[in-house]
Amino acid sequence: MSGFVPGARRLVVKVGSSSITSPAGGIDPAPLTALVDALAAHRAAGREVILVSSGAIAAGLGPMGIPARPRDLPTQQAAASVGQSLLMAAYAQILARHGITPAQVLLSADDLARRTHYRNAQQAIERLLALGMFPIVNENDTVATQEIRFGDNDRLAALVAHLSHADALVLLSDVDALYTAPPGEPGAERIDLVGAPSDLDEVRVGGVGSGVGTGGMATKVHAASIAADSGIPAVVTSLSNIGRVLSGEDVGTVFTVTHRRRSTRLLWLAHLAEPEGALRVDAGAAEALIRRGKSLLAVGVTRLEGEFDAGDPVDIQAPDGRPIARGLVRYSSAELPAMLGRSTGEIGDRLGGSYAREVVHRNDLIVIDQHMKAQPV
Ligand SMILES: Nc1ncnc2c1ncn2[C@@H]1O[C@H](COP(=O)(O)OP(=O)(O)O)[C@@H](O)[C@H]1O
Ligand SMILES: N[C@@H](CCC(=O)OP(=O)(O)O)C(=O)O
Repeated sequence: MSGFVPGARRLVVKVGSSSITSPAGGIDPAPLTALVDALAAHRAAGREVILVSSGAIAAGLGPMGIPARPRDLPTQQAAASVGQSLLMAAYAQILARHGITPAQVLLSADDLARRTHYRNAQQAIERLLALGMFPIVNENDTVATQEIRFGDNDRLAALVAHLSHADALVLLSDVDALYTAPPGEPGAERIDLVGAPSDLDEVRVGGVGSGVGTGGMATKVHAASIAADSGIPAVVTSLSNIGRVLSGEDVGTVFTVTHRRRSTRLLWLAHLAEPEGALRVDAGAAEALIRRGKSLLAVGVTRLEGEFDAGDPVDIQAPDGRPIARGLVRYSSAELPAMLGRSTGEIGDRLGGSYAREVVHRNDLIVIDQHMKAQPV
């Protein structure tokens, strides 16, 4: 089922802290070597590989004499700046045996949320690959503030896969696959394939993770779903399965593509934008957005929340308050009250033609499946 992996011309592989550091903190050279050897062999076969590697914070703990992963952001940032250089040094040493030069790429959520920064990151990665370098991406932990952190590299990896036009995403952890419940719980069964968001209906995931990482299985499922929803198939498995997954063996949990590639703008809207407010809509409008692919008209909007300007991202809520979509609104929260519940013709007559447009145009709108809920960063 993971046969798409060897066929991928460009592959993004993400490895979690739990797989490459020891539980007490510090880099574990054996799994790191196994990972690098497998990826070097894959590259030697003519494929491009981008590695997203966690582990900076965990790697910094030992040398700093901190026994467990700190909870406060400043200490995490300090540990990351100690650990990131150790992590890169460890990668560089092993890659040197294969004659490969690593390139450190540190990204913050802000870099992917702003179009110019996004383009810069895209161009830098493209050039590194063209020059035969080996990009190793991590979150820029020392400058990431609480508000804008990815917090988990799984989602970062999905966004990097989209940004770099990768053909497949491999998420490596310390567990061989997604299970129907946290492994170890009685009755937890391995899931081979997630072909649609509804396949996740009965799945229970623990979010806390291993203690050295941050994501847990929940963020892997979310990241794999983001990828699948933007045209990139993904597989979740363990680092010990790396050789098998690269050769297309049937391991891990495969997330098949559920939607064609999305525009960067819509991906941003769904997964990075922070909504400035919300529009509550009536049942007819909710139906038109979800089932019929329509734009949102003022006649279907029943209520506003928050203060926003024209062009801001807003959540669109069903009559019961559930978020069903996110979009870029055409009118500000000051302009909209005079338009609510009125037909476009009536608005044009009363307020003038410039108000007689869709409140959120279809091209500026993304429907949010409840399984794929866009989480503000
Ligand atoms: N339904 C589930 N299926 C698989 N693993 C799960 C599930 N629920 C919770 N987990 C746990 O998630 C952990 C992986 O998350 P984490 O330790 O954060 O990984 P990483 O550091 O590799 O990002 C596994 O060790 C596993 O125990
Ligand atoms: N940027 C952080 C990684 C945070 C993170 O997502 O960790 P993990 O859940 O192990 O992938 C670090 O390098 O420690």
